Amino acid sequence: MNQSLLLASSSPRRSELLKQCHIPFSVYASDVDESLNGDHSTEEAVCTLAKRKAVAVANQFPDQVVLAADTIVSHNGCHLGKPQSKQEAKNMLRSLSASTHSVSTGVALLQRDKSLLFSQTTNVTMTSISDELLQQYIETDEWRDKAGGYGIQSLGAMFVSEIKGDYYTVVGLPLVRTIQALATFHIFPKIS
Ligand SMILES: Cc1cn([C@H]2C[C@H](O)[C@@H](COP(=O)(O)OP(=O)(O)OP(=O)(O)O)O2)c(=O)[nH]c1=O
Repeated sequence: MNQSLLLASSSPRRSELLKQCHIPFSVYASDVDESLNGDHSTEEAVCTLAKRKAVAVANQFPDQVVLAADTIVSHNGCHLGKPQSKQEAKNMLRSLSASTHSVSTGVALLQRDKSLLFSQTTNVTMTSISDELLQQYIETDEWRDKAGGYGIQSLGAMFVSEIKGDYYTVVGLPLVRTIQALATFHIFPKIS
């Protein structure tokens, strides 16, 4: 069976991670409303949003296997998505400084009437971030388009003192579980 994978995501990280694992794919991202009504656990929220992103694309490409994901940072009962301004990014990082938060990523795979949905959570502990370093970080713009306002894979690594769980879940795609899930849709790494 020759299956092709469509990544329903504009996240450069998710593309990079699939490329790193030699998974062949193309990209078709759609703009979905990422607002949620009512109370949801973080894992419910990321699964709901990942599924919403996948459905929006799967309707247009029923023959392809569609992969979508969503990442949310959770701290003291608050869900932190992507900051919309420098001030919001600053507030988020101030709240995350010198404490532990969790990062959850939900993944949805869809093809016609077959679907698979899962989430994974990693705990991240941050060191105390000085006002001076915070200001310098905000000026780099790295916080843009990142849940919680930092990127563990780049300069944001300097804030992280410990992680418990899967690193790639923080970057936006739990790799091992995603590769296992893709295998059930007959999609495999092409290593040679
Ligand atoms: C915490 C953290 C998040 N992120 C990123 C992963 C996700 O791209 C982003 C969370 O936003 P998402 O809404 O999950 O994804 P996105 O808007 O970037 O892309 P799309 O909806 O099209 O799939 O935050 C990092 O890159 N590094 C980190 O350390």
